[in-house]
Amino acid sequence: MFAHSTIVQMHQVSKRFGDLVALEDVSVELNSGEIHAIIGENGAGKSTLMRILGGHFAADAGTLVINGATIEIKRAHQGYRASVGFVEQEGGLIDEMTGAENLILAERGGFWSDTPSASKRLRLLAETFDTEIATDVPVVSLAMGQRQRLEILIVLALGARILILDEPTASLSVDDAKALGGIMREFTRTGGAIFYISHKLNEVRDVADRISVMRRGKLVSTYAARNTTVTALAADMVGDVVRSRSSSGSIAEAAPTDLIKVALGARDEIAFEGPKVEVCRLSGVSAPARYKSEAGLSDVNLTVFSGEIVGIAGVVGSGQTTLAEVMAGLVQLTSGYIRQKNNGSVAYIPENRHRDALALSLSIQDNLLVHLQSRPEFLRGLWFRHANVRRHVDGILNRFRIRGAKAETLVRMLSGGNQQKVVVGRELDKTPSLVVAHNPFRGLDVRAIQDVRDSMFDACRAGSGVVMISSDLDELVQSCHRIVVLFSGRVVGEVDLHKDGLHALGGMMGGIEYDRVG
Ligand SMILES: Nc1ncnc2c1ncn2[C@@H]1O[C@H](COP(=O)(O)OP(=O)(O)OP(=O)(O)O)[C@@H](O)[C@H]1O
Repeated sequence: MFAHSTIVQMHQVSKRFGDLVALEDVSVELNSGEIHAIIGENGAGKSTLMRILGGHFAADAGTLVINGATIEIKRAHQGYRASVGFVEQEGGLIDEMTGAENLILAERGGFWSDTPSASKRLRLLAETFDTEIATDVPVVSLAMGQRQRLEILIVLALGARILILDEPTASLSVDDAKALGGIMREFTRTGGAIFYISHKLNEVRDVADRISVMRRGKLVSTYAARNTTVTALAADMVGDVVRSRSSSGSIAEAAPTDLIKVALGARDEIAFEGPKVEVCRLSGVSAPARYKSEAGLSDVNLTVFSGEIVGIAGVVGSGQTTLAEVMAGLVQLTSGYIRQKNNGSVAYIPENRHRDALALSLSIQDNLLVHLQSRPEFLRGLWFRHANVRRHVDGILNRFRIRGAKAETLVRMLSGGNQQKVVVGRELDKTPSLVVAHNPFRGLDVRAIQDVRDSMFDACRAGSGVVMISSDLDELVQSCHRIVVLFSGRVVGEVDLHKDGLHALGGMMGGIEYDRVG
């Protein structure tokens, strides 16, 4: 048995990016055998703090002690990376390489490649943690949960005793989240320690020993998890008085209770007054999957009406990504047809924002203007109307509270949550007839979830139909009117949240067909 001791001490750490104060005098500790959760709004500074600990960024001031040794914090440092394993939100593995090759690359820069032995080391480690991983196939072919477990095992194989997990369950199925929980328990049981970044307040209460809350670059509170409540955490996160957007679009003061309700997962939905018209119909649609771990569609019938939010549930890989891409017009059908209202426009918020929605090395303005550049208000002859473009971009930055960013800021400089807001802001601005949103709240804090949900509701009120796909059933129950369940690429049933109970959802997600659940 190991003795609990403090293995990380970060004291009065500060960091600026130009004018933006990302961290101000932040002090935090981590003990061996402990899971310490860091929560806070988008842009609060969580990832920056962790990147300093991981040696990716230099701090401007402060001290860092790891295992009793003082580390030069004002220099980005490779030296102690081996003891700190950082598994970032978007993943750090090379897609085209296998798990074993990724390990060799991280360990020796790719030299002295001995793939069978790297593969064996990873398999042995997987056994220790009672999990299974494929070490010899390209990472791109692995499902999200497997890929994440592989990345964790690689950093452990490199010798990490301090693990940083940035939003580890954001796109995991329930089973994958359980498997991750098993690895974390075994790792901390043997003295390893984890910093755990998350926006899910209930989840951090369940998994963490201590929880620290950050707001606008400062650490505002630290609690023993068993001595706090989700409401207290949400209140610390959002502050005493918050600014929220009224339905007219103006900024108004609002009580934090609205946001706390969002944090607690209260149900909220719109009542659409307008005529119920069909905005999109899929008839007998079959289509191939574009990814290995994903099912293609088989004879799918689905109609979406104006003013409704249709949730799509199912275990990860049941065809949700194929469905989203089919509706966004990215996949050729093998049979069936899709009919859309007046050839109306589709807003598409994809699951993988880096791959499918953003040009990371371009500015926010360039990313927001894609598809809009020829709008008459932005173009006069061959010339851009810069003042109008700027007003439009600033409007979205303001509406979605993208903190500290300007139109010319490169998208790769933004926090994960703020990148997601750029995608949502661009897509919902099109006045679409159909919105296809795949995990739209991924990486978002409560305030941003409320903003995005309000924007989806506004789109519905204006007559759009919304299809919302999520691996998180609670998220679907919170805002959808009905939930359609996919299994192995087929629609196996539907639940109307006004009339039906949720009891049959579990069975349907396992493939048991229901016409209608009473
Ligand atoms: N390399 C960088 N250059 C410039 N600004 C940056 C850089 N990295 C982060 N920032 C800014 O620092 C602030 C803190 O970002 P950080 O990624 O630490 O937030 P976060 O709390 O992890 O947010 P999220 O929950 O959205 O991931 C943000 O305003 C972000 O835009």
